[in-house]
Amino acid sequence: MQISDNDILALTLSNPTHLDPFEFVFPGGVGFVVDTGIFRFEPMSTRLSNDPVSLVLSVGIHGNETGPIELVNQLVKNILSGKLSLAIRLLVVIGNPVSANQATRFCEVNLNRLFNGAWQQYLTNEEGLGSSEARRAERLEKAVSDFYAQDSHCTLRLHYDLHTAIRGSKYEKFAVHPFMEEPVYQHAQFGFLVASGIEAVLLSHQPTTTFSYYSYAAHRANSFTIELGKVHPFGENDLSSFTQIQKALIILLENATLAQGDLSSIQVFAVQDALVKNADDYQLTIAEDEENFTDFEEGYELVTSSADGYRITKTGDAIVFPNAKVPIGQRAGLVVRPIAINSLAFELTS
Ligand SMILES: O=C(O)CCC(=O)N[C@@H](CCC(=O)O)C(=O)O
Ligand SMILES: [Zn+2]
Repeated sequence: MQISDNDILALTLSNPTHLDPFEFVFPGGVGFVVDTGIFRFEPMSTRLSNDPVSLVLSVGIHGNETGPIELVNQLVKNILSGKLSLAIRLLVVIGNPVSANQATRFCEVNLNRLFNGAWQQYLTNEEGLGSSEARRAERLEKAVSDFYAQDSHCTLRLHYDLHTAIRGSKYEKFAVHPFMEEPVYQHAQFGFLVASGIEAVLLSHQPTTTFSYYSYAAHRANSFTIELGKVHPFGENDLSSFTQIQKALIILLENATLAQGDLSSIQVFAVQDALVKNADDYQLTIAEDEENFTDFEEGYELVTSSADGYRITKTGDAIVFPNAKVPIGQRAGLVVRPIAINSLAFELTS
C-alpha cells in the first residue's frame, strides 16, 4: 500500500482518530504507518551514516499550529517522491489531528501538558473529560519509546517538537531547552538551532510534562520545543519564513549532519519562575497583544490574584507564553532572565 499523493497530512486529517498500521516503500527505504499521524521511515542500511541518527520530528501537538505541519508534510513529500534522499531514521508525528481538524489548540485538555505519564490522571476520572487527548499522549509516548528502542546502533537521538506561538515575539523563533539536573549543554545542538534561524533559547528550570521534556527524561534524546513564529490557519502560513530551518533539516535528513551557526548570535534566557494560575481571578496585567520577551522593571506587578500575585524581582526579567486562560494549576507564563551564553558549560561532542 502507498500513501496517496505522498500526503501524510491529508491521510492523517481524514483519519483523525485511528489508522490501521501498514507498510510502504519509498525510494531508498521502508516506511510504516504506525497509527494516525505517526510515520516511521527506515532508510536502507547502506544509506545510513556511520554514526546513525534517530530523529523524532513532531508537529501539531497543538492542533492550530499549522505552519510546522505544512513544513514537515512538504519534507515528507520530498522523501516519498525521492527528491530527498533519507540517511537517518525518522519518526514523524502529527500530534493532535482531531484538534487540527477543528482548528483549535486542543479539544479538551492541552496535549502538551500530558506527557511523562501525566495522561494517566485523565483516564481515571469518572466524567472521562480529557481522555481522548490522554490516550493520544500515551500513544505518542509509546511510539517514541518503540522508535528509540529499535535503534540499537544509533549514536544520536534527536527530538525537535515544532510549534508556533499564540502571540508575536521580540525573538520570532526560539527554543525551549529541557531541564537538566546537571546542566552541561551540547554545543552542536545550539549550533544547529542557530543554523535553523533560532534567535533565543530558554533554559527550563524544572521538569515539565511537555513532549520534548519526555524524550529527554525518558530516552536521553537531545530534544527541544521549537517555536517558529505565530499561529496561522492552514493555507495562510508564509512558508518562506521557515527557509533556514527547512535547509538545516534537509542537511540533517540527507547527510546525518547538524548544520552549524555561530553561537554568539543566540540570546540565552534562564527560566526564573513558572507562573501557575492559582485562582479564578488570576490576571496578568499586560495587554492581550503584548509580545513574548517583553521585559519589566523590578517591582512591576505582573500578576494579580486573590491567592497570590507576582512581582518582577529584577529589572530586565521578561514574560514568555503569557496566557491566563488556562485551568487553575496550569502554567500561565514563564518569567525569563537573559544570561550570557559563555556562562554555560558546553560539551563539544554531538
Ligand atoms: O504561545 C503560547 O503561549 C504557547 C505556544 C506553545 O504551545 N508553547 C509550548 C511550549 C512548550 C515548552 O515549554 O517546552 C507549550 O506551551 O506547550
Ligand atoms: Zn504549541
